[in-house]
Amino acid sequence: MSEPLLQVKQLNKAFGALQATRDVSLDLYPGEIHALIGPNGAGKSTLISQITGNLPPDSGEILLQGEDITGLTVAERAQRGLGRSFQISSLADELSVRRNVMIAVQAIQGSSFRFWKPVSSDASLLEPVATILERLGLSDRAGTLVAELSHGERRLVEMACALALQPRALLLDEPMAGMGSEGTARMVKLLSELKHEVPILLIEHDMDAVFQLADRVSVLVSGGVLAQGTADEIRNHPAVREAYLGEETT
Ligand SMILES: Nc1ncnc2c1ncn2[C@@H]1O[C@H](COP(=O)(O)OP(=O)(O)OP(=O)(O)O)[C@@H](O)[C@H]1O
Repeated sequence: MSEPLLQVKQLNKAFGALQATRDVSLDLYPGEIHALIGPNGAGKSTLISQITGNLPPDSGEILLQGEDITGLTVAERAQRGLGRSFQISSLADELSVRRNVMIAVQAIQGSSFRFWKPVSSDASLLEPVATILERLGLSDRAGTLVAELSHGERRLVEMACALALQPRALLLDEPMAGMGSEGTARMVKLLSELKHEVPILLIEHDMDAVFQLADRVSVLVSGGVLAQGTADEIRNHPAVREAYLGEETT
């Protein structure tokens, strides 16, 4: 097997007496979707926040392409290729879809000396932006203001902005939330194609989507990893069915 792109090693985080992350280890390999599931309050968001750099762990390590990034800031991790879906609030409502993605592409081009130049006039941005928009099926919405988009389309624009930064690994926090069945199906198709370019650590409550998409699954319960394995192994894991899927085991 190839080297993991992202490695989380024995991470711990406590909030006072509450152990929100308990000795968590997981790997993300090229070409895979690794889903992180668990009941409400299991510690999924706390774990992701430590991986993105928003929250410092008490102990443990996070490695990106073998490099220890545990002490790096959010921006430094992003520069090294750790991508995440943008929150809706980070999109500029009053700008078009194209402009929003342009701003993200410009960020990765890192040309700070061009800060004075209106982003819309920069021809070198047009081609990469058009490619990303086409990829996400957003070409015909390029000129539409973000404020006028449906919820599902906004999620796709967030994804476009994340991809514009050319991530090596992608963290997605509930990309199907509020998408409806058509939007979910579209996102499932997109992610199943995308994983071949950039592996994805996926937090998702939609279990149908998880089991359609995930190559491997980690189940978090009370901050710790209850089980880790292929989608089939997790689906049939007695402790998972009992503790998480809420089924009686026979
Ligand atoms: N900043 C904080 N201070 C204190 N406790 C916190 C903080 N953030 C999270 N917690 C607690 O840590 C535990 C894990 O929360 P977390 O949000 O990571 O779970 P989750 O699995 O993402 O839940 P959900 O599926 O509901 O989003 C919860 O008991 C939560 O109340």
